[in-house]
Amino acid sequence: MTQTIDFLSHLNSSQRLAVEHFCGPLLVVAGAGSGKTRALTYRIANLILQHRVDPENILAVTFTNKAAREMKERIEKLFAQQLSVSFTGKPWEALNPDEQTRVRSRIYKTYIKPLWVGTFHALCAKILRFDINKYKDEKGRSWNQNFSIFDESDAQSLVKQIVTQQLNLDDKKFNHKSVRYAISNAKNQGLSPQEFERSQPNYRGRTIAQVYSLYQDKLAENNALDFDDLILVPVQLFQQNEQILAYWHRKFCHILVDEYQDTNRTQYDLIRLLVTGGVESSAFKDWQNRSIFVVGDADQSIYSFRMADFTILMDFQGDFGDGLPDDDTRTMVKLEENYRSRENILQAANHLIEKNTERIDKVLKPTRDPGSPIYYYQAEDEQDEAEFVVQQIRQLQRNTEAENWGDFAILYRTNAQSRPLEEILVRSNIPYHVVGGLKFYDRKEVKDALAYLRSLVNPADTMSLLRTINTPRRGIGKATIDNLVNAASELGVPLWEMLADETSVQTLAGRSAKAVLKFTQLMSQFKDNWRDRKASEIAQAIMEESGYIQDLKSQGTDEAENRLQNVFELFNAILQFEEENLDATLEDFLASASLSSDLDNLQEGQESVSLMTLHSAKGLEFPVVFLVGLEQGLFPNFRSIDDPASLEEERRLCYVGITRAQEQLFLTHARSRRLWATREPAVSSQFLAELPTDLLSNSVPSKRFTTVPSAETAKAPGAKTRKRPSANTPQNWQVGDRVLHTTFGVGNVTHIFSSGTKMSIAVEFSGGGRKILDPAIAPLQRLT
Ligand SMILES: Nc1ncnc2c1ncn2[C@@H]1O[C@H](COP(=O)(O)OP(=O)(O)OP(=O)(O)O)[C@@H](O)[C@H]1O
Ligand SMILES: [Mg+2]
Repeated sequence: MTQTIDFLSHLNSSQRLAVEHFCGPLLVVAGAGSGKTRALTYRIANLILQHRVDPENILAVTFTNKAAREMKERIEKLFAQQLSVSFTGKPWEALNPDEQTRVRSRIYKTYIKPLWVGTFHALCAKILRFDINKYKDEKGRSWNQNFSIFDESDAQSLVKQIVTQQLNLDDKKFNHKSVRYAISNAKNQGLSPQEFERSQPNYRGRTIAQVYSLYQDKLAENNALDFDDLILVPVQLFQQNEQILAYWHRKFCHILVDEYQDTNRTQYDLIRLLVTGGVESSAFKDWQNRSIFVVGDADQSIYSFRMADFTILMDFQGDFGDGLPDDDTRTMVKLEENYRSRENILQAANHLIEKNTERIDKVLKPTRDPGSPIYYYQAEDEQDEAEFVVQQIRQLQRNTEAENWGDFAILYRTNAQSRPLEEILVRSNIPYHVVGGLKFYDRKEVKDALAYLRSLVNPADTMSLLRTINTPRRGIGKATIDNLVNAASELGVPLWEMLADETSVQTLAGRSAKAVLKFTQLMSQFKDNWRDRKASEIAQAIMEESGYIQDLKSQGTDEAENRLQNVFELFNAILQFEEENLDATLEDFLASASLSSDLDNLQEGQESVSLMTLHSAKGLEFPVVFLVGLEQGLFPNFRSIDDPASLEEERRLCYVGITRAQEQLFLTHARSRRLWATREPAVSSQFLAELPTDLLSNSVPSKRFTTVPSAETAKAPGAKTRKRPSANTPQNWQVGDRVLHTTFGVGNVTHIFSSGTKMSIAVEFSGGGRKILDPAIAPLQRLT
């Protein structure tokens, strides 16, 4: 029995074609903002509701974790609208909040939780949690299910350790970042250390091969994988073991991939193996109840430096299209209307991308009115540029009813450009967040806390154990640690085994033996029962009992307070993870933390200006976009200026940036810029000159202030204040204040954290749980 699916009316006819297509391969190619991601999301919903596909059999690959979350939320909403009547007899809008919650939780359990939606990395990590024990690498080594994921900074510090300590090389000549990059490239080409060495003609190459080999040894010893392995290992496992491949091939009958133009060879191999079950793809014909659906735009391919290859997109029909009638329309759908941007913005984007030679021309028609011109501003320097941007934001936010801080995005070419912008945003008391900048999970204290948790879960993770053994200082000196490490490596056992053996510790640790044993005892207690406790509880307990929190509290500096706040924010993150993923274990949280890229996704209700690089902005949209630093040498990047292929990639990046804007776009550049520690005169970007002048205007929509207004002067008389800046000062809050939060209920303020103009409070809620909140943003009311 089929039912009428109301939500299909939210789609145009080409999108409907893509969504309703059931089995076989289908490629959707279309320009920015044409509803590719929407089609992919609706297709998942349609597979389940119309074709009765079990959500367990659907695998959808997104580009970021955030996109995965949004996709699930969207599907949940569609289902709520669609299923409310059959669940309760009433339409969704007629339900009271309690009934709505019940419907949502039923939908979540039945349809959303069993779906596999995530990034390549997250999905592969999940597959490996089931099957990694059946994998063997080329040296016959194996891993177990509790493996740790070493993120990029872990991987780099491991390389650094090998270069400087194990091989005693000069780390200026063998810079850990570039060595790690070379290793990563070798891995992504499927080269083992031995194969890589054979391809290296000189000393440098052979030395890198040696580092690579030692690096792999270390990963194996620690029962750990790096980001490259997360994808490579499942591919190799599937190639090694037919039965395992057959299992996953049978499971994932319907596979969907967003942003397919940025897929690399290994990721492609993974998809191909899952789709065909190992049969040569051109010979694969068994499409009954099976589909592969990919969406992409070659004009937005911007990750070639990570080996992404848009010819994979171009080859899709050839790869999967055989065995079907020779008819393009059966395997490809084009979307030609842009729903996102004002016509002026879209015309500018279309005009720019036509300058690329290496592309297939396509149609992208506006559906919206022209809107305002694109504003262009030439600043004196980066300071002036930042002031201009912030002043425009303030002006627009004040004058337009609909503008929230979250409606603004500032996009730049390199992370370093965020600093002057951040300074002025802070001064102006405007809430903002940096996406993918200094990553939350890269901060020292957060890494320390995670290392404690990882050493519990994965006893072989010596790297994590070494991080925690004398953090906070507990009198275990370097010589003692070296003794223990050397003995462990002589015996070929993980460090933990040495520590867990009292006699060995007595022997090796000398005067520090007592301290070591105390540490071991602490860890053993947790190791005995972590599986029976909630992840959030273990995290808080171990950070308390290890003395870590006390140590930070006793330091009394602003920095220590900041660190403390981050540790509490991590607890919040775990709590939130548990709320979002019922039955989540500590292992699940650790996997998600290793794969997560920024704190901002974790904070609730954060309405703030987004700052990010152009690369991070892919797939997103904002009412108002500022594209800053349009200068020759910066954007396009200096390395690309003389290389036509790279220059085209920079132009695609600019196309991505422009097409993020819905209502208004601002383009800025500075006449001089201090970027790499020296001030240089700057020339405006060739991309600016490539835009049609009739779409540009340099008379900005608001009058210019000469200086950036301070928090006080900015509150001009009569201006609407949507925020409560006055609540955001330490004086207004006291420990002991009682508060009411719209989600968490009543609580007491237990800490006040302030640094510069930023402040936050820790609240212990009566219903259980502590949260760190920003009182200027959180939906919070003071009761006393
Ligand atoms: N048929 C439609 N009618 C109205 N709005 C639509 C339609 N399809 C998509 N949209 C809206 O247009 C905007 C862009 O859609 P979407 O993000 O899916 O585009 P995209 O092709 O994935 O863009 P990008 O290439 O940047 O990833 C979204 O706000 C979406 O909700
Ligand atoms: Mg998209």
